[in-house]
Amino acid sequence: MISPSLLDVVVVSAVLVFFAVFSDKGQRYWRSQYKLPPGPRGVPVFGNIFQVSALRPHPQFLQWAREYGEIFHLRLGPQTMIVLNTAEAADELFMNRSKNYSGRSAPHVGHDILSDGQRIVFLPYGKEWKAARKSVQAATGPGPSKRLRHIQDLESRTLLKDLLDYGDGHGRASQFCKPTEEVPEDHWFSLFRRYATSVVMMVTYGKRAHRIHDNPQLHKIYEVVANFVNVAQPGNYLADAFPIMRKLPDCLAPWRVKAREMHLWEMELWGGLLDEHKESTLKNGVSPDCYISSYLRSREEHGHAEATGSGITEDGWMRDKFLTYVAASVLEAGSDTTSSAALAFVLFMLSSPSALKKAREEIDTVVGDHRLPDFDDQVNLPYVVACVKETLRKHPPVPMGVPHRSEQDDIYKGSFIPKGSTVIGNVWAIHMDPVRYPNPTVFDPDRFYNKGCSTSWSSGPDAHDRDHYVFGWGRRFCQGALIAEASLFMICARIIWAFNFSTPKDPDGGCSLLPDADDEDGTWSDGFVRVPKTFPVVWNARSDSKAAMIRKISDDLQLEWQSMGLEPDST
Ligand code: HEM
Repeated sequence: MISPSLLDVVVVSAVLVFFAVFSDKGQRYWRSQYKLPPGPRGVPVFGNIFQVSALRPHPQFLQWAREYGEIFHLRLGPQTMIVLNTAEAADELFMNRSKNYSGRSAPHVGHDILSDGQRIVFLPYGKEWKAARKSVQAATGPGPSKRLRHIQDLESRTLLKDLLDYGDGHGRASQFCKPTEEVPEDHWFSLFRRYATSVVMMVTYGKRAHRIHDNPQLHKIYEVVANFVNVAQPGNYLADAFPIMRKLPDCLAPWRVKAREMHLWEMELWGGLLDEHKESTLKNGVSPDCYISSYLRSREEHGHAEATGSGITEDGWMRDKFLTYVAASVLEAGSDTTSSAALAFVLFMLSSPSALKKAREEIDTVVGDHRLPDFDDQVNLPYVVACVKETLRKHPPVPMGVPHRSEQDDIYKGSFIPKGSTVIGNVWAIHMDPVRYPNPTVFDPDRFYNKGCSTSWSSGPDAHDRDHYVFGWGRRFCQGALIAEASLFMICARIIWAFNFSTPKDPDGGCSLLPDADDEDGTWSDGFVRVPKTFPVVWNARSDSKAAMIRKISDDLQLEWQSMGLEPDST
């Protein structure tokens, strides 16, 4: 639950009793309340703020969805939050009425202060967002994502070799560490994280995350993401809910001072990456083929060789700090989410031996023993694709989505949605809808599998024939969905082809260390990106010949990396 300090409560109570009762906003709010969708009763002034777990809201939101139906409302102080619990409601508002619902309700502390207002994921719907979105699309749209498959192929070969070397985790203290959200460098989780970050690092800066050890940038990306998703969780700070608190001087607003420090800490990483890129381009006389290079080149051609500062120039070019943060958003958006989904896949496969057996039989029939699965095999591996989709359905990495905002008053099926409301597409509740997904708590890839037919991804944004909602909706739909799906297919098909993976027994007690995938508290992290906590796995090649093939491929790979001007793998 949100735990404000005594000082917060006193200051907020004093100012808000006045605010809620006398201000225009307050009057408009109370006047319109009778038309709002149903919702749980709150307390005066603070509303439902104390009923919502800031870091783990989705179980409570599911309960309310069951109680109130497809739409309910909450009050977080003076802010109205509208929660959409069915695909029909979310599609209608975010897709059909996207003009009104494509803004963001950005958390004040997480966006305005920590991110200095520059993270694309929380930008309001306006010209800065449009400039950023267009630039990212040029690097992640259908054409560029297809070209990136070559890198995903090579990086996943590195992952196989890393897992082979990891083996039973012998000699690694972290293999049997207690479940934790902080991933030790020598834990097998790090191998998947390296893969995910290296792919998006290639997209943004044209360089690899080629090693795990002695790679402070790689680890800091995950630290920054972990910090950001905690700070930005809706309702985490009273100053997010109560705009009036933003007027307090620094001495009464310690959260602001702290968030400014965090911003400087983040900028050491994000600004450092841009500076490093510019320096190496200057030194080598060539720049790698990537998002940042092509953006800087175009910007220079349009007369902005230098554009320091935040935001955009008068003619719409992103200045350095904004550019840095847009690249950072791609690094963040593509690292934790993709690795989290891949790790969840391993957990679900271990928890469902019959699904793993079926996926393995499919791969063995289609691919055989003498080559790795490839992208071209996807059409013939519908069950593997169904397993990935079911992982995303059962474990949406962002279970409450990213909140949208209503720009104007609106009515949905007789319920009033006031202008300025935070509007949440409750992915968790939609994915647990027993009508859409019978037995929703069961991991059942067969729900997406049609024997003999290839399984399409059907992940949106088109509302028709949509199978899950992990990538959001409408104009704010995830820009990395194609890249994420390609990565997940490649990783998942190849690890099943290559390894017998299993959970070791507890060396002390002898019992299984397989976590319970349904244990929300014990198995999954807090924060708006939900990641499995660490658990031990033994990675054994399925045969000596497969092990030999992985080693041979890895040796050849090093030459390929070098011929591309990229760092070879390193321990
Ligand atoms: C399994 C992996 C991923 C998941 C679950 C995921 C999920 C999401 C979600 C829920 C949103 C917000 C959508 C909305 O507001 O309705 C989003 C936005 C975004 N994602 Fe992803 N994402 C993933 C991978 C990626 C990757 C690999 C990239 C980049 C290569 C990426 C780039 C972005 C960007 C740039 C946005 C911001 C869009 C905007 O606000 O306009 N994502 N993602």
